[in-house]
Amino acid sequence: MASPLRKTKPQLEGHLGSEAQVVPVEAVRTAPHQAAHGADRGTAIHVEGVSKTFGSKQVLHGLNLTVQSGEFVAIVGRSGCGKSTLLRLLAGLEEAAAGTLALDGRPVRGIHPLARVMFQDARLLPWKSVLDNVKIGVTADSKREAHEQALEALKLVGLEDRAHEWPSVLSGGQRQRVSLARALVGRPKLLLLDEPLGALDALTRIEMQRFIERLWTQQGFTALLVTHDVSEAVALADRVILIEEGSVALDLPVQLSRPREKDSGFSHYEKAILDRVLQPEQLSPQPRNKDHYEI
Ligand SMILES: Nc1ncnc2c1ncn2[C@@H]1O[C@H](COP(=O)(O)OP(=O)(O)OP(=O)(O)O)[C@@H](O)[C@H]1O
Repeated sequence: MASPLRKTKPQLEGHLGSEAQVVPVEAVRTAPHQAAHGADRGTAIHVEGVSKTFGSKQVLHGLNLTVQSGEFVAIVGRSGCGKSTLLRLLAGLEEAAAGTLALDGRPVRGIHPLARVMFQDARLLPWKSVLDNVKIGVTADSKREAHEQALEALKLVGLEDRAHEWPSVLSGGQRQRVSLARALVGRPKLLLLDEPLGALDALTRIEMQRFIERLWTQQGFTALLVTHDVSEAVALADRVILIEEGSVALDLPVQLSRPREKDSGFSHYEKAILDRVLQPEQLSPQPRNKDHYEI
């Protein structure tokens, strides 16, 4: 039997059955904030021909990626394939050996003012209050403005009543929400999320996924999420990118309405991605083509 990964879009829809939530790409990829601002708000991330080596090890090899403003894109791939390296290059924390990276049309050279990063560990300073930890993310000049921005961000994550407590008395999920508030302070245009929910228990993780999706819908930022969890990628992303051998091996639009239900349509995407990861030798990378489902 032919692999489902090779199916064209019409074939795939047939494969999913009538209850599958397959709807036109335009409808799915237009989140409420995108509709409000117009469907095409320009390019948020442009990566072209990027290579990165560590010593003799080549991690990224001529990688290309474009993300539109307001899109939610997930990066998946085997451990060590270079997901975090790509994120660190975009954040200006590493330098590429070749190629170009640009955020909002501006080349990445060092820490980029438009991008905020959230890591797997909350990285809160234990000697600072919750509010002061969030203030670290503030770029405002005046103390009053900094205070207001930090409080606003804490409100967004539902922790304004914990503002004057120490990070040590918070749960893991709450600490990650503080970290999210610090990333969101001042309403950044781009969030780079490096496995931010990886250390949370399963239930908190699902709550946080929904929470991040809600914030993304309300705030309209562009999100690039690195995750090991294929289910998380399908739950959150407009597109799932698979990195293999240093470049993009799969660029899969997720055509499911939001919020996503874990039904047969959802499972199909999970399986398709996993099959692709587990059997790469059977397939060659497919060019992006709107008429065909590229899995
Ligand atoms: N600063 C560094 N010095 C040397 N090697 C590095 C450095 N950073 C990353 N690497 C190597 O580059 C490769 C890719 O690392 P990276 O962290 O990007 O992978 P990843 O896909 O995010 O992995 P994981 O899913 O396990 O987090 C790995 O082999 C890693 O050991």
